[in-house]
Amino acid sequence: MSNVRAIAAQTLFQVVDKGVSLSTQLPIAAKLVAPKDKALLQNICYGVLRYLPSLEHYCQKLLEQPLKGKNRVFQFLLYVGIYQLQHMRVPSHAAVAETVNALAELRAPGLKGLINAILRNFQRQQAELEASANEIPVCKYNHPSWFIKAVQAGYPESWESLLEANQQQAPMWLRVNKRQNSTEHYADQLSEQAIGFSQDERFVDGLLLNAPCDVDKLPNFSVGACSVQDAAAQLAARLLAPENGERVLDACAAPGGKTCHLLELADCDVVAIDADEIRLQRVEDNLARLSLSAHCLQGDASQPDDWWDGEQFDRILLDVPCSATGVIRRHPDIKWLRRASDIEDLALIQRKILNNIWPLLKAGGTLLYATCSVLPAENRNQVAAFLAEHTDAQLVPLHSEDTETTPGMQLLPGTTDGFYYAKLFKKN
Ligand SMILES: C[S@@+](CC[C@H](N)C(=O)[O-])C[C@H]1O[C@@H](n2cnc3c(N)ncnc32)[C@H](O)[C@@H]1O
Repeated sequence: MSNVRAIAAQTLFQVVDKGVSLSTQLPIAAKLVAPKDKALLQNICYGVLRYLPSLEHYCQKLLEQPLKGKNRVFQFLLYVGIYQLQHMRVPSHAAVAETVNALAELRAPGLKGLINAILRNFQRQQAELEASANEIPVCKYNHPSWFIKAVQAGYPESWESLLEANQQQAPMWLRVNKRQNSTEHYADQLSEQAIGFSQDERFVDGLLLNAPCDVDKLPNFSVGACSVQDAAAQLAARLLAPENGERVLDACAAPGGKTCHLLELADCDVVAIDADEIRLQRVEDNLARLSLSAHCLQGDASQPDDWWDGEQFDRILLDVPCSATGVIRRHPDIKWLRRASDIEDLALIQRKILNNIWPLLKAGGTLLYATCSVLPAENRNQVAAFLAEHTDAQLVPLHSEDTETTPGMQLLPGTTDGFYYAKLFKKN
């Protein structure tokens, strides 16, 4: 099979209806298309997931009955076609023709008339269909209702721009490996290769590429000169600020972006734990590419008795499992795979990990709590509750409004991904 639209429709069916994550399904799908079509496949899948509610709304208006059961994949093919007509710079006759052509590969030539008619009707009625979608918040903002309500409550002034930022394509940031290069030196190497970038003084190890590019094109990537890591994630190691000779725990480490950054900044002894053995292998792979080493252990951070050797740590990074609602623009499937009830479950796990890891920190030591979530329940509320219950924990303010009642630093998606950090000091 090699028709991009047919494969996109099947991929979207697997993600939306079967609950498989896009990061699992897309690499499988990409093997089925010609190399030149991989970017198009990715664009279509990301785009449909970004605009799913409005696409559903248009089809609801245009179809007498939704396509169900064994015909369900054709419903997704319609989303693929309409997405191209509405958002991509594909000439409309080509978008319609290519979408209809996908039916041959999906072995449903009998549906050509229907798919063609719906796409043509969308073109004819586009303005009214868009106006009617804009009257329904879920379709206007293309986010689930529970999430819209949660960000409205958390950010009464900026919720709309947050939702808008989630609909954009994420930028590509590099983290320069300080063991091999200064940021300036690596910037020169990018310029020599005519790779455009900019810098932001808040992110001392970071370079923001003007356009995403294949890592094979980056100078000395394979030998560890740099890594791909969002600038917000690059703050973790800088905020924890490990020093030479210290013992550092990275308790939720995979795939190891922050573990490696810690080791790039200091000659410290890092123990990297992750519950997922397969993901832990990616930590090992990243360490190898960067010529770094850490003690990698499979383990549950909420049950340190199973893996801890009893020696306390000078610094701990706790990049806990979270809703990942700060990285929706990189993983638009999160909007449809996460449920409101997940947030409460995740908050309980985070609480358990934080409570059970705290005793592993030396008095005088520092713990950095981190999530890639924008939801206060996983962030400031979690840390405020922890501070209220632990008299030996002291907040280290990261900015002027970082206080015990509204602790931490929340970054919202924009220049960087959405991230949260709170720094805690253990009193003697
Ligand atoms: C946000 S990711 C960590 C990203 C990583 N710090 C990095 O920068 O590359 C969270 C990780 O926590 C792991 N995890 C989930 N539950 C855990 C638990 N109870 N104990 C340890 N790790 C856990 C997941 O497998 C996942 O790899």
